[in-house]
This record gives sequence, C-alpha cells and structure tokens, in this order.
Amino acid sequence: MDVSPYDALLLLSFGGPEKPDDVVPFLENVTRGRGIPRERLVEVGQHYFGFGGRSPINDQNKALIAALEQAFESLDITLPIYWGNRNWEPYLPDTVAQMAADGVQRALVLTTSAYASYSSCRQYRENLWDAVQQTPDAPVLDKLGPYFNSQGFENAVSDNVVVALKDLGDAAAGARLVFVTHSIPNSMAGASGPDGDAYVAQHRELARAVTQDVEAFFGCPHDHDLVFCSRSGPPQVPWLEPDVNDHLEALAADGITAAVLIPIGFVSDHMEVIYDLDTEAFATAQRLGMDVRRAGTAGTHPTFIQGLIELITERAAVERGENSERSVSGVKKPTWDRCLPGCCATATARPALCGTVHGQ
Ligand SMILES: CC1=C(CCC(=O)O)c2cc3nc(cc4[nH]c(cc5[nH]c(cc1n2)c(C)c5CCC(=O)O)c(CCC(=O)O)c4C)C(CCC(=O)O)=C3C
Ligand SMILES: [Fe+2]
Repeated sequence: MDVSPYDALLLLSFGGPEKPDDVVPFLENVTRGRGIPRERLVEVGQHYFGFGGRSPINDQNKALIAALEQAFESLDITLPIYWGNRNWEPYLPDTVAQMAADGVQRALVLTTSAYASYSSCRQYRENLWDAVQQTPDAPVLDKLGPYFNSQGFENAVSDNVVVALKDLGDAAAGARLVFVTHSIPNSMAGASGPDGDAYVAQHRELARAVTQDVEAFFGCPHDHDLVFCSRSGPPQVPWLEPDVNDHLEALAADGITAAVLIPIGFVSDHMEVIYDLDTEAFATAQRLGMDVRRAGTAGTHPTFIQGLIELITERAAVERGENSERSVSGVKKPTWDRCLPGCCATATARPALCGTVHGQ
C-alpha cells in the first residue's frame, strides 16, 4: 500500500517509570510548572509503587508497535516505526534526532491519545515543536488529528463492552454502561478543540455510538453515562465531574446493581485504568454491593489496529493530493488534520507544530 509521502511513523506517547527509582523523576517531569500539590504527587507516587514502581504504559506501547509492524508487513507498507515520549525514555527529542540521523524526511505522528484538549493534543504538538527546534535536519512531522471517531476504535471498544456484559451474565440486562475518561480542569475542557468543549463532546459522541452498537448486538438498550477519573490539581480549581466513585454511589442509591466501566479515555490499560478503576472504583463497587466489570481498552485489538492503518493510509492519500475517503464512525464527519491557530490553547500554551499556521 502507498503511504508516500511518508517514510516513517512516529508513535508519540506519555511515558512512564520502569522501576521504583524512576517514579519520582518521572513525576517531576510530568508536573514541572503544572502547579500540582505535593500531597497529590505523594499519592500518585504510591499508585506506581503499589505496582512495583513500574507503569504498564511502556510495555503497552511496545505491543502496539509490534502489532502495527505486523499489520504493515501483511499490507506491504514499508514504514519504520519510531517511538518517543513526553515524560520518560525514549524521550521525544532523542527519537527525532535518531530519525534525522537515519535520513527520515517526513513522518506521520500517531499519539496515544484520541481526543482534543491541551493535555491530549496541543501539549504533544508543543513537544513536537520543541524537538524539531533542537534538531538540525529534523524531518517534517505531520500529526494525525483526534481519532476518537475512527471506526476501528469504536468497534474495538464495542466489542470489549459486549465481552464484559456477557461476563455479567444475568446481571447484564440492568447494567449501566459507565464510560470513563481522565478528568481535566473545566477551563482546559472549555478551551478544547477549534470551537471549545470538544473534549467532552468527543467522548459523548463515542459513548453514544458504542451504546448503539451494544444495543444492536444484544437487541436491548442500556442507559449510559460519561464520568471521570484521576482528578488532580488544587482543590479550589474545578475539574470535570462526576468522579467515577461518586457516580457509583449515585447509581447504587438509584437501585442500579450492575455496571460496566468503559475507559474510553485511554487507548490501553494505563495506570489510571489499573489503579483508579480496577483498584479504587472496584473497591467502591464492592462496598456498595454492585456487580461491576471493566471493559478492556482498545490496546492491540485487531479492529483498532485496522482503524489506525486506515487513518495512516487515508492521511497519506490526502497529503498526496488525492481525494481520500475517511473511515469514521458516529456522524461520519472526520476530525481535522491540522489544528487551527490557538486550538486547545490554555494559559500555559506555547508554540506548537502541526497547525494550519506554523507555530500556532
Ligand atoms: C487528558 C489526559 C490524559 C489522556 C491523554 C494522554 O494520554 O496524553 C492523560 C494521560 C496520562 N497521564 C498520566 C500520568 C499522569 N498525569 C498527571 C497529571 C495530569 N494529567 C492530565 C490530563 C491527562 N493525562 C492533567 C490535566 C494533569 C494535571 C497536570 C497537568 O496539567 O499537566 C500526573 C501527575 C500526577 C497527577 O496530577 O495526577 C501523572 C503521573 C499517564 C501515564 C499513565 C501510566 O503511567 O500508565 C497518562 C497516559
Ligand atoms: Fe495525566
């Protein structure tokens, strides 16, 4: 398959600690200049130490790269895959330097975040800007836009919800579908996307599409909600609510006895999933006597991989000037390839790559 003008793919992710000694320096990288209270850092550090001082995210990115490489091979796509992180090794600037040394001319960037917002989109574009600034002969880098509405992503999530509902057995019929994503400050959510409020709107669109898929599969409807986890920041700053634990309390009070937690905000089982959901929210559910399952994340689900391949090949066709079909779910409107000036910009925004206007 033709993927010109690209000669490489760059997987851009968050990064995570590999061992206990990495935890504090990793947290310092993440929170530098972000105004996160000391108590919160100690608490999140404990989450990592509780899992041996190791985040699952790096292994999951390696698995994603292996799955993409395999798919590339079977489709005759010759794109080497590079990997760089914002907060841990392999650090993005080192990766971009390696790409330059290898003679890469123009690479497509895939982030491990499917939505618009400062944290999930623009900050990565700033990281790309910084890396390119400091690298002589850096390749041209194009970033895929938010891909929450990729058909393959939706299908993978729907499939995983079906599995979780089946696992609930007789309790499935009355189970609530509780879609979960990372909370962010209300101000960051308001500033997300070209017209604002895209972060929540994009999650709601995917949650609705998955709920419809699941209804089509079983032939019976389920109510669904969008809730949040992993709130951080000082207590006086408002973040998106309700928190997943508070929501489970409210459901129990309404007489709901079963639920599926569906972490659509994460493409794989990040620490937020294995701690905030599998550990904390499950303890809440148990205390409330609720029967809860957690749907798998997209991970390396074959339809997710297929969706990523479509995003890559379709974008390549667009850059070649061809009028490419876009495979998207929901309202069938693709997101944008390049961000408009100031997209997702918050008070801390800096120059960013991959916009319609250089640096904005
Ligand atoms: C929207 C969003 C995503 C999804 C998009 C994406 O994937 O990029 C995401 C991903 C992740 N966040 C992660 C970890 C952390 N995030 C933190 C802090 C923060 N996250 C925020 C938002 C997001 N974060 C925000 C607004 C803050 C406050 C500080 C700030 O304004 O920047 C902190 C500091 C402690 C704390 O404050 O909780 C940590 C340790 C990991 C690694 C997990 C692992 O190891 O498996 C991943 C994938
Ligand atoms: Fe985070």
